[in-house]
Amino acid sequence: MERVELQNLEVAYGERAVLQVEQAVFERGGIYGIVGPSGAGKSTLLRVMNLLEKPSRGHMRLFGTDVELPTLTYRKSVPIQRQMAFVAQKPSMFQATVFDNVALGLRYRKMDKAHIRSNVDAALELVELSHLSAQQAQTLSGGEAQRIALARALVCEPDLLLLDEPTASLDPYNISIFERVIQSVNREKHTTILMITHNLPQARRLAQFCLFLHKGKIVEWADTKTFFHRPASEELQDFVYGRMIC
Ligand SMILES: Nc1ncnc2c1ncn2[C@@H]1O[C@H](COP(=O)(O)OP(=O)(O)OP(=O)(O)O)[C@@H](O)[C@H]1O
Repeated sequence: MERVELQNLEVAYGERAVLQVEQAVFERGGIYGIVGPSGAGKSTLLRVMNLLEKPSRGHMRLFGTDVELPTLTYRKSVPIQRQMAFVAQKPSMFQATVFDNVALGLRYRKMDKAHIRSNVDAALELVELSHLSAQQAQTLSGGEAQRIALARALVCEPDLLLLDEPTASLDPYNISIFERVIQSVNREKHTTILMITHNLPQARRLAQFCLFLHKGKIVEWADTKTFFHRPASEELQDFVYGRMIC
């Protein structure tokens, strides 16, 4: 029960299969780095898991709940999606204050005002941006906006956090805050984290396990140390040592 499992997953556009995953198991509380060359299917994998895209076939078991991905209806998807949160490379802020942006998910869940206030304040404190609570979100810098996007994701206390290159456009200071926050949430709440990154040192710093996607398939999956020190497949060796030509 304490895991997220994918089985027999396939995403195809016309004749072309861009993602084929026979089986993948993510244990609760793990941080998983997802790496691979451009076009390998990494974002497609996270979009499918976040129910943003339907695969042609595939089954997900999310902490004990079975999800038939291709036939899932909107009504059934809502409680499942509420167990997860997604942060993309580019944050999109609504035309509202920072506070209201972070409060969004809690309002959908019809939480009462006092709890919304305390949870949003705590989330803003976590990302060290309490002082921006009343500012219009669209005036934020890129780094601030991404930390607010993280606060918005975390305020709902997701069991599964999906991150698609969330620090790709950030400076080192914002990267270090972002990394510290996800590590502390993982440690304290046992949030399962899947993180796509092109930054291999970042995958080494954060992930306990890494998987390598290549041409839509998981070619290698190992604990992070083995993954980088003793890559087994030729493809991962080429990727890790910078020889892969995409
Ligand atoms: N809607 C679509 N229609 C057709 N092809 C698509 C569509 N969405 C994605 N693809 C293709 O699927 C493949 C996988 O795309 P995906 O975005 O998952 O790759 P990625 O590994 O995340 O790449 P990057 O590291 O560059 O972000 C790519 O070849 C892409 O062109």
